[in-house]
Amino acid sequence: MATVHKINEDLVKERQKCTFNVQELTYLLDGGEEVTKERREFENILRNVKELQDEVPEVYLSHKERYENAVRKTCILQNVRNDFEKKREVLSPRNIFRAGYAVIKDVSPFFLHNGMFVPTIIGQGTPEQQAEWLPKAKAMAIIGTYAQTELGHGTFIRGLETTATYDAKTEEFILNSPKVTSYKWWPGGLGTTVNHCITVAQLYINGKKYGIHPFIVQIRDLETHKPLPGIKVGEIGPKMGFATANNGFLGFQNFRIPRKNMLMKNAQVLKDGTFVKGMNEKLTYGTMVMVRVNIVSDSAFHTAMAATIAVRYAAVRHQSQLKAKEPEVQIIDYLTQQHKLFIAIATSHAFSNTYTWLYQAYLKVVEDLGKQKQDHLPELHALSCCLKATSSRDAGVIVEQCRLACGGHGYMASSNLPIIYGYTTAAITYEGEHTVLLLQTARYLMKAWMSALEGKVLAPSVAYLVDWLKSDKQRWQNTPEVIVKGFQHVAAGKIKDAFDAIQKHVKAGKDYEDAWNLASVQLIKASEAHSRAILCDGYLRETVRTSSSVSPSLAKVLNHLVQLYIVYWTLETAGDLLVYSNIGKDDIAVLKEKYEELLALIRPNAVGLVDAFDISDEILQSTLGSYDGRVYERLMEEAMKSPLNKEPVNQSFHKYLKPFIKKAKL
Ligand SMILES: CCCCCCCCCCCCCCCC(=O)SCCNC(=O)CCNC(=O)[C@H](O)C(C)(C)COP(=O)(O)OP(=O)(O)OC[C@H]1O[C@@H](n2cnc3c(N)ncnc32)[C@H](O)[C@@H]1OP(=O)(O)O
Ligand SMILES: Cc1cc2nc3c(=O)[nH]c(=O)nc-3n(C[C@H](O)[C@H](O)[C@H](O)COP(=O)(O)OP(=O)(O)OC[C@H]3O[C@@H](n4cnc5c(N)ncnc54)[C@H](O)[C@@H]3O)c2cc1C
Repeated sequence: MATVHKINEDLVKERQKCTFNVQELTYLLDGGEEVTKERREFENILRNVKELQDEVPEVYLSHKERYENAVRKTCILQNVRNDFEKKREVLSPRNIFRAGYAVIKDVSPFFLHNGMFVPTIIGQGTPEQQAEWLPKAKAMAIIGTYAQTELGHGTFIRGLETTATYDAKTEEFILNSPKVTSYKWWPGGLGTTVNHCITVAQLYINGKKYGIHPFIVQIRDLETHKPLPGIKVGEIGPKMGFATANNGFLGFQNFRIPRKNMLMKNAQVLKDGTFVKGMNEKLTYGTMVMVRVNIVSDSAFHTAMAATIAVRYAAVRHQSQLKAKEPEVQIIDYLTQQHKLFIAIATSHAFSNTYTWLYQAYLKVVEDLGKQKQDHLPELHALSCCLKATSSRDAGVIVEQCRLACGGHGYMASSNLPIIYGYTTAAITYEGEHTVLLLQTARYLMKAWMSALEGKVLAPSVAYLVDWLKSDKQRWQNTPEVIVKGFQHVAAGKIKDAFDAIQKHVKAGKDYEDAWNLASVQLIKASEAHSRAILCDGYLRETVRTSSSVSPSLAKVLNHLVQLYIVYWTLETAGDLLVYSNIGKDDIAVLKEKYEELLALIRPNAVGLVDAFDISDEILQSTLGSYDGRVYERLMEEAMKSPLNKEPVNQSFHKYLKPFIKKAKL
């Protein structure tokens, strides 16, 4: 039986101070009591699977051993999940995603199978194609990934070089990688795990190019797992993080696949080679839109993990005296520490709330597309791009801030903050590089601005541009609602400035594309400001909506958090607000005080708030952040697992150090 340890006394006191019901907030964050129960039940089953416990911490394993261990555990996880789902409901993707951390510690080699391979078959396959591949993919009789990026191109996917040439005689496509830059590079699980992949390639029929399309391709023998003839596949090697994700490369040499393997929900190639255009060629990019929406949820979770570790640690850790002769204080009582950490809690809530409405907007667009309606697609694309970009970047900054807030111990691998950072920072690049996605949104914003000038009705997320054009700037008040309007004024002002800058360059004789490039720093700033306005507006509206259905004590805390988020960003962007809104220097002085008041109000609830994220110790994997707060004991226990501590004298002493020291003797 596992030993039950006493909970750290500081944490006990912190939990006693909490003014709201932690369980109620957990249910709210999970989306209902049933979801929490399902999650806990599944996590509990995993906790008791002996084979999932690592004897040696993964960090001490070699690259190869680490991968093999990850595959072993992922297979066990999948079997446990299958058994669970046989008896009960299918687990929600968020709950599976969370539980995965308790097992893999880093990124699963199956990540892309569930994250993009299966969703692409659903989103891009015809009903017949789904009937053929979905059951096998869902049961994991075939394992796949999403192979789009190449050595030469990740962002500019119209420039991909892998070719799929249709041969009408045999009704096959012939896949080729003409140059080294055409090799697929990065797909998760591609290295040595998957036997199938979605390959995105340039379609050629009778020498004519028809743009990029997705193809389902078997790359390895299902029995021997050997690469099929014409396939060159392997792993790309160690990275900054993603140690067990098994990212790979892939090249094709005259590799033939049947015609039915082109996913044809949107565009089709008929037997005789006739190309049938889809409703909108950008629907081929559909899986990316879905994943960008999901990354907002991932960002919320990574921020919650880092906040949990750093807040609990800050409650346990004592360092320095505030006043002479008094005991050393808990570091959480330093206001600067609260400034670093409470925004992490509020940010996680902001992203969770944003994900809730963004996911609904995504589902609505998918439903509309089923009815051949695509009116809301451009707005969804613009929103998913800027919110993916901003949430992943903010999460990266916050995770690093939480690491720094843990001082030296935050640098220990056993704090788990380095792995969380490796994951979070990758999301800033994958699924659309940060700047590139902001520029996609800017493209939409420029069009929206032109429509606003023409007096047209705008989509809800940009309707503030019309209000801004119509009205004088509102009289400033330090209320959340007026501040949100202020963020919209900043966004509108920056959108106008970027638009005017492009026009100025065009008038000076530049091509529109060059003018765009010359204005692009302003364009990304406009996109960031738009994102911030959307985040603050959405978070405030969702909080007002949920506050009426929760207990008054919880509503009060949620209100503190949303205010903190809004005031924090007001102070961070005060310069912009002074330029573009009616805020005055005196208002900013008042808000500085308000911010300090909010930190004080949140202080007694800090530990309760991170407890409410309900991230188990198995998922958190952190010596600094465990529920019981046994920080020092755990640090020492983990250190003792170092292979270097297994023998009193390491052989390198006899081999190198001893002769070296002898030689050095005077
Ligand atoms: C619930 C929790 C579960 C958790 C569970 C998590 C699991 C989560 C696992 C995933 C783990 C991932 C791991 C990394 C996996 C990779 O990284 S996969 C590879 C991802 N790659 C990328 O994202 C590539 C980024 N590049 C692009 O998307 C495109 O090249 C760009 C940048 C959008 C440009 O495309 P383009 O064809 O050159 O288009 P462009 O000329 O710029 O624009 C033409 C028009 O198309 C529109 N357009 C462009 N894209 C779109 C679109 N997607 N839709 C609609 N319209 C579009 C433009 O707005 C524009 O409209 P107009 O202004 O003309 O009206
Ligand atoms: C951990 C990880 C996992 C991944 N998993 C997968 C996967 O499973 N499947 C897959 O297909 N891919 C995957 N990728 C690839 C990923 O999608 C690409 O790396 C990403 O889309 C960025 O493309 P790139 O690498 O070509 O960057 P580049 O486009 O070369 O970016 C380099 C720089 O150029 C700038 N730049 C590029 N174009 C423009 C522009 N138009 N305007 C202004 N600036 C520009 C960028 O801002 C950036 O600063 C993964 C990547 C990582 C890091």
